Amino acid sequence: MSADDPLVRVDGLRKYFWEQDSVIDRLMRREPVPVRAVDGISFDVRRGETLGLVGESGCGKSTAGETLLGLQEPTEGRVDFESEDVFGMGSDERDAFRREAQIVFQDPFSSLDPRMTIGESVAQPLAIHDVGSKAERRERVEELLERVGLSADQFDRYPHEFSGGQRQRVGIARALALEPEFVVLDEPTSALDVSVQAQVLNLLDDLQEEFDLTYLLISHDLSVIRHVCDRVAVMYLGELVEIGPVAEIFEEPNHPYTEALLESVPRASTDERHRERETISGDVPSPRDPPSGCRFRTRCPKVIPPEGFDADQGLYRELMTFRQRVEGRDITVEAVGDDDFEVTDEGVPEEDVPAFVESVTDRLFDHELPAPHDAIVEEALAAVAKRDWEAAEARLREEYESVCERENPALTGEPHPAACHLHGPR
Ligand SMILES: Nc1ncnc2c1ncn2[C@@H]1O[C@H](COP(=O)(O)OP(=O)(O)OP(=O)(O)O)[C@@H](O)[C@H]1O
Repeated sequence: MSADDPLVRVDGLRKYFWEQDSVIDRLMRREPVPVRAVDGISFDVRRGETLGLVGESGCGKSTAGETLLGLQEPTEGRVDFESEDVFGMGSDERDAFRREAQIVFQDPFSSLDPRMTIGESVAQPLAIHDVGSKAERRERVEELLERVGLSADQFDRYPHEFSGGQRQRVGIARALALEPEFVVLDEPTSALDVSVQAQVLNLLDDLQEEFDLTYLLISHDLSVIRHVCDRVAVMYLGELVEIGPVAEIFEEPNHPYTEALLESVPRASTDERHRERETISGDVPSPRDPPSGCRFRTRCPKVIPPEGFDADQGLYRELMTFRQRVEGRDITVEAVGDDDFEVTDEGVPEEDVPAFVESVTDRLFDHELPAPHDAIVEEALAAVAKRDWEAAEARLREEYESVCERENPALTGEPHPAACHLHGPR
């Protein structure tokens, strides 16, 4: 092992949670359904750096952090800490790893036991690992309390007597009690008032320098990431889509998801402040049934049209969203509002199909559909009108299938890899 080796190496890590997996489900012959919270992520955390892990709520950040620390049972993959296989460690090595690798949780209200004094909470890891005598432990905790900006005489106070920011300082002192090398910071400031956030981030920064700490900072907040991290890994629906130095990611993102995330953040510069903010359209798909190919393709404004597609990108995005609705059976055949068509059990009668097609087209497309797309959409909707969803799906797939749905792009392109078919050689 050399000093250049990463402190933590994550390789193909997966964590699935299983739903419908109880005895009753089995008796009812219901198939277990995997929730693919983390679905094959690989990255290194280098010694002394702060690596950010960013992405929307539910994309698997906390599960990734907890699984790589061994707090959740991994489904697949490997994590090395100082070149040792974390999941294959014997009990002594595991014990040492538990001292070296710590976590600070988001919520300083629920992460401290309300029946323990804050001194007891901070001392608990020392007691569990049998470090020092009781008096020595007290002395160490008092030092730590001072170091995180509290005072030694607060040792015997209870969590309810502290503010959110102070409690997070207690959480940080507790994580540092065993002199770790590596700390996962899971949204450490999200539950705090804005005015307190910067103080806690500055404290973490000072502690990192003083104790040579390596951080994995989990956050959905890009301004926190930009302020604190050296590199950032962007996560979407259980996968990493981009990783690289913070300045590069913020200035020249390679992945359309990162671009979209950055677009949704208010800008500091005055000329950009008044620019209309775009948020990422569409809902995040469920990790129970993620899209095929690139997982972002159902929302991606740059989803790649098939060769020969002759209209603009905005129209292709609308056509793909339309396909997704057909595939999700998410178009009402029933008349809505003042629609001018009848509906029977077989669907829309032949003579009313043009009215149905017009009504749905008006509702779902912002663009005027140019030829030949008007005819293709019409054919698909005529099939939907007969409740023949498969025929509609097949017709649209035949015309509009994208490489983005067929192939999941790998995370490639040093020194700033991205997982996108538009990035690097195609
Ligand atoms: N114990 C569990 N059982 C089933 N599903 C779970 C469990 N824990 C997490 N999940 C699911 O796994 C996915 C990832 O959750 P996770 O909390 O890791 O995401 P996150 O990016 O940290 O989001 P947040 O910032 O909201 O915490 C979510 O869809 C979540 O509902």
